Amino acid sequence: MLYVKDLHKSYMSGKKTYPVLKGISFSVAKGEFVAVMGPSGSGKSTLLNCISCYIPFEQGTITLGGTELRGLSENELAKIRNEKLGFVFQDFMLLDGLTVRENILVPRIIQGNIDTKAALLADQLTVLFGIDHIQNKYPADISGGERQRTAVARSLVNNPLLILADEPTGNLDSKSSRTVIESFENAKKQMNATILMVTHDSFSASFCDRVILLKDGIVYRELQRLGRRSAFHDQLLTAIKEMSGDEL
Ligand SMILES: Nc1ncnc2c1ncn2[C@@H]1O[C@H](COP(=O)(O)OP(=O)(O)OP(=O)(O)O)[C@@H](O)[C@H]1O
Repeated sequence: MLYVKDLHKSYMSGKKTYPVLKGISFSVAKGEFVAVMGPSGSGKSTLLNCISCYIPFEQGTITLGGTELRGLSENELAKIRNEKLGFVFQDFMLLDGLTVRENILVPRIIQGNIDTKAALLADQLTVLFGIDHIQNKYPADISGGERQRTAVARSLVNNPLLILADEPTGNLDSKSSRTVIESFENAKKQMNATILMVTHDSFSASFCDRVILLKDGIVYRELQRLGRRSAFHDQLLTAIKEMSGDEL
C-alpha cells in the first residue's frame, strides 16, 4: 500500500548540504499499524513530511496506493493530502470554535462533501472511540486523551488510504496515551485502517504490528510483533538499548 524506496533527503544550510535521509526503504501493507522510532535527529519527522507531500526529496520513490508521489503537481499533491491521507499531530490541531462532532467532520467540510453517509460515519467513530457522550462539547472542555481521540476520528472520516501520526501520545499521560493507541488499534481492527506512527514511546509502539528503527538516516532494524504485546515491548527495549550502545 505504501512503498518507500531508497529515499534520500538533505537540507541546505548556506552552501552546505546536510543529508538527513540516506536511502530509506520500507513498505506498509493495508491494515498494518507500524511505528517509526529512533533517536532525536534521526529523520523521523522528515520521513513523515516526505510521505505527507509537504517537503520535496532528491532521490528515491514513494508510492501510495499505486500512485507515485514524485513528479506530481502541487494541486495533485494537495488532493492526495486531502483525500488519501489522514493526519494526527502531537498537539491535536482541533478547531476551538467547533464541537467534537464538527471537528471530526472538518475534512468533509473542506471537501464540501457532507452527506448522510459522512454524518453516519462520524457518529460511528464517536461510538468506536468512546467520545459519543462528549460530541457536542468544545475542545477546551474535554481532556487531552478525548481531544486526541477526536483527532483520530477526524483522520478517519475521509476513509484515507493511510493515517500519518506524528508523536500522537507526546502530550499525554500514560492512561490517556493508552486510550489513544487503543483507538488506533480499533480503527485497524474495525475499519482495516493503515497507520504509520512516529513515536518516542516504546510502550505505544509495542501495540503496533511492526516497528521500524531509524538511526542516522537509515533503517537500523525492523521488528515484527509475533506474540504478546508485553514480550514485544521487552524486545523493543532491548533493540533500542543495542542501538544506543552502538553509538558508544
Ligand atoms: N527545515 C529544516 N532545515 C534544516 N535542517 C532541518 C530541517 N528540519 C529538520 N532538520 C534537521 O534534520 C535532522 C532530522 O530532523 P527530524 O526532525 O527529521 O528528526 P527527528 O528524528 O524527527 O527528531 P526528533 O525526534 O527530535 O523530533 C535534524 O538534524 C534537524 O535539525
